[in-house]
Amino acid sequence: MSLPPDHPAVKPAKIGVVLANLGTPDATDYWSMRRYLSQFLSDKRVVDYPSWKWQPLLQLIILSKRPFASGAAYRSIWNTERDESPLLTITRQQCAAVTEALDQKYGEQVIVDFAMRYGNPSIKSVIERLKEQGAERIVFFPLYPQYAGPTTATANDEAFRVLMQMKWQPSIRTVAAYYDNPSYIKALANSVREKYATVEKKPEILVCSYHGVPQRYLTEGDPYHCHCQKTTRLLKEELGWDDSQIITTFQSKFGPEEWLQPYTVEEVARLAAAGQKNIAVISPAFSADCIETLEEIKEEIFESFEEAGGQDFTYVPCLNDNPDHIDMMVEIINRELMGWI
Ligand SMILES: C=CC1=C(C)c2cc3[nH]c(cc4nc(cc5[nH]c(cc1n2)c(C)c5CCC(=O)O)C(CCC(=O)O)=C4C)c(C)c3C=C
Ligand SMILES: [Fe+2]
Ligand SMILES: [Fe+2]
Repeated sequence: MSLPPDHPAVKPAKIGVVLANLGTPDATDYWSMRRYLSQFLSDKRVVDYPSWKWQPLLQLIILSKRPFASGAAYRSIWNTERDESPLLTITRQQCAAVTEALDQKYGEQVIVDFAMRYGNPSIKSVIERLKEQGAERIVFFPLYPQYAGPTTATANDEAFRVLMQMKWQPSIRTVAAYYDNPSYIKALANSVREKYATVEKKPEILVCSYHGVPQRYLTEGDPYHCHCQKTTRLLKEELGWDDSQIITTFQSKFGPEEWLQPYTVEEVARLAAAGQKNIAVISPAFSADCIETLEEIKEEIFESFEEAGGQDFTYVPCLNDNPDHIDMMVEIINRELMGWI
């Protein structure tokens, strides 16, 4: 039976997978940085002050200065070959590796893409493109091991906002935080072992530096702090270490409020002053190296350690496109596809 002439085209049903990460400015100039930071810092999941109070402060004061400082920081780590931020490059590599693995198993039935909550490629453009390609079901995977309102929840919110505009919504599954997934913990432990094998003297202590959030978010019910603490404990157990060999700290404090503590920048200086001159730092909350690791940890936090008398500083890179990280993502996606394929 043929379709009536004005009937929309019927496409073979597919399943889309979206790997979602935080975001990235399109370039490092003032206006690109301002656009990106304005979108990011206007998100109520990130900064939850009432708009009438926050927007004048943000638009008139913070965004007149911060785009210059952040632009300079991004320039120091920019991927000049591709003219993009490292987070974008690494997320694309992760997407290519996951695509290859899922392609082998499911062929054309599953389409994989990646999106950014702030900046491009936007979650809207990617979900619309997948729908265009026939995706009637979507696995939406925020690449944050630990749940947090300012990361996981806002990515999911945006996906659902996109669906709100669609006549024919795809079904959607959002992937839960995976901080206690044994494959994630094993991948972290392997990355520590591999890095330690390349240094002459084994670091005395491993600092697990997580991105911070205001302390208030914890008391208001966000489990991020607990997910971070548990990640460190599981990593310690996987490595067979004791409490003296590994600690949890929080970085990237923003604004005058108290954030989760101890602050990494202070803690590394305290360690150095207390005689721990050889430390390593890992950032388990980031699934890809980004400004927060390549600039803040490798430069700002390293300087704080050195100025306090620290000597050896080893940075353990994020899991990026390590094969066991990709295997973990594929394992999680396969689990989410159950009953759909
Ligand atoms: C102001 C509040 C912020 C909260 C709360 C916050 C939480 C949070 N962020 C990440 C992960 C990333 N953040 C990144 C950059 C970044 N974060 C903030 C502010 C908050 N983050 C700013 C202003 C910036 C931009 C850089 C700067 O100007 O300092 C990034 C890197 C993006 C990149 O392109 O490299 C990541 C990743 C987590 C996991 C988190 C809470 C759990
Ligand atoms: Fe952040
Ligand atoms: Fe807690």
